[in-house]
Amino acid sequence: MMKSEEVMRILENAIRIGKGVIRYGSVASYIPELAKADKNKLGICLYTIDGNQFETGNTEDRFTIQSISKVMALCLALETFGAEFVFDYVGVEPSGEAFNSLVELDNRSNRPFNPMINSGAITVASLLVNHYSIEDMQKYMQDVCEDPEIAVDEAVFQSEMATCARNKAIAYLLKSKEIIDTDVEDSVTFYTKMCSMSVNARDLAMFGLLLANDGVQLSTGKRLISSQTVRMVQTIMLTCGMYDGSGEFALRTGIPTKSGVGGGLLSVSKKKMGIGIYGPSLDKKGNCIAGCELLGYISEALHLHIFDTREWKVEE
Ligand SMILES: NC(=O)CC[C@H](N)C(=O)O
Repeated sequence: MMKSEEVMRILENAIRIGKGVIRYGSVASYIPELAKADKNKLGICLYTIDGNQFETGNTEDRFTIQSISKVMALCLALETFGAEFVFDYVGVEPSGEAFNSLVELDNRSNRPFNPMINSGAITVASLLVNHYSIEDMQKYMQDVCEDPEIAVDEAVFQSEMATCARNKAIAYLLKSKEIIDTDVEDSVTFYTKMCSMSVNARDLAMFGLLLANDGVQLSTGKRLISSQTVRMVQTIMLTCGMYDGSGEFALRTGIPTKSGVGGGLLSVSKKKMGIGIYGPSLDKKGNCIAGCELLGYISEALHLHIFDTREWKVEE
């Protein structure tokens, strides 16, 4: 058992540890609008399954969700089409390549390695775009994060559409390999709009809590996502969520996590908590440098590693 004061002390320590490495990272600049972020911002929210909420730092700052939206898109695709259909289009293997790599797609595979890299996420978007509008995707994201304010950040969307040649190259390669049969431009636009949705660390913690609670919303008791989808999505987050840093991150923290170049981190500790982090200073793999550091500390302090056998609960 741990007193709430102790949890807050651990979070304050975690922020101090994270701030210590911010200088070694840099904000994303390949999407010009993202380069405007303040690299020194850092905030963490921790929402536990027994209803406790802890937060410190820049937890209300809004930023674009970027690749964390790939988790929501995968949930919606699995719930809509089923795993057999979705995983016929995209694999579930870590690629060991950067998130926007074309190498494995062109040389080694007849389909994207996994739904967490751009090629896989654009493929998932090509499946969704035939069934849902971006407004449907926006509503889904609002529901799973319990935040009606979530909306497309037009400035980031326009900035990314003006610089998305690489994603269009990925999408046209997918089309040439007959992996996607939807209009390329529509698929890239849908994908870019879902990446441009604005969230905060609280939203990510709330979505993480939904996943930690097996897809059942704590506030209403309503099931939003099936257990099977929640299980598959957390597995893919653990093995692929941090791109070519996933193995090292899993070893160090053992927490299923998805990063985004806007600086967000979504983490899920099954039956314990959801964690949302904002820190736009990124490491070379495009993951929040401070968040990766502080999650290593929190994992040990709160026994969150998936293979940690020590119990942990907040003392009422
Ligand atoms: N890792 C990320 O968050 C990348 C997302 C970004 N929209 C891109 O396609 O490059």
